Amino acid sequence: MTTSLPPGVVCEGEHVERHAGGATEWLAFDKIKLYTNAFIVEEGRILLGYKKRGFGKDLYNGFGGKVEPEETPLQAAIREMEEEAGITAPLRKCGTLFFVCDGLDHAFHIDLYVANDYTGNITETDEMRPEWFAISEDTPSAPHPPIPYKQMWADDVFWMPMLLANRPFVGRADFAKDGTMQKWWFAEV
Ligand SMILES: Nc1ncnc2c1[nH]c(=O)n2[C@H]1C[C@H](O)[C@@H](COP(=O)(O)OP(=O)(O)OP(=O)(O)O)O1
Repeated sequence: MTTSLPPGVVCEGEHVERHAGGATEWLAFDKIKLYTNAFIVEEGRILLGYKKRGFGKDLYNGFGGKVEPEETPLQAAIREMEEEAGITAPLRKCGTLFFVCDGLDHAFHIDLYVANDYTGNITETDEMRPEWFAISEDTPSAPHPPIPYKQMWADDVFWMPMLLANRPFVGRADFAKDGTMQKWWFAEV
């Protein structure tokens, strides 16, 4: 089903809604900051990082952060992967997400990237502890555990399957002050 895009979501192609729910109104925002989030997917497994400090502490996520003023989002994604996991990867864009958190002064526009290989040695940093997870519980890539959705942002379970299936996606999620996801919308492009 094609529906109108939530405020803040940018989508150049046709889109088909896959998941939507929650409160009736989207939260308002007046400032947007650009972020990246990047993943390595190879041989039935995905590399996630356990966030050791700061925003999203104790959650598993891709590697990423703010886009600096002099950078393109792709340059920022490559830099963040090097800084947070110690590796260089031929990243390609796979999706765009928009998040609003009640009480924060800005909304998050996040470009998502994926690569199927990398160079360098995966390294734990002060910020992130990289760990491999099996993509499918049916064909586990022993010795890796399944993707830990219960220890990830609540929105991830909606778009991660599209990332893993190589299907471009867009979406938005709004979070209450206590961190619960209060409204969401995700579509395949
Ligand atoms: N809701 C949700 N789901 C999935 N991923 C995310 C969110 N909210 C988010 O912020 N993120 C992602 C986007 C980024 O990849 C990280 C946040 O980056 P972080 O490194 O914590 O940000 P900063 O510390 O401000 O940036 P740098 O200093 O690293 O540039 O989580």
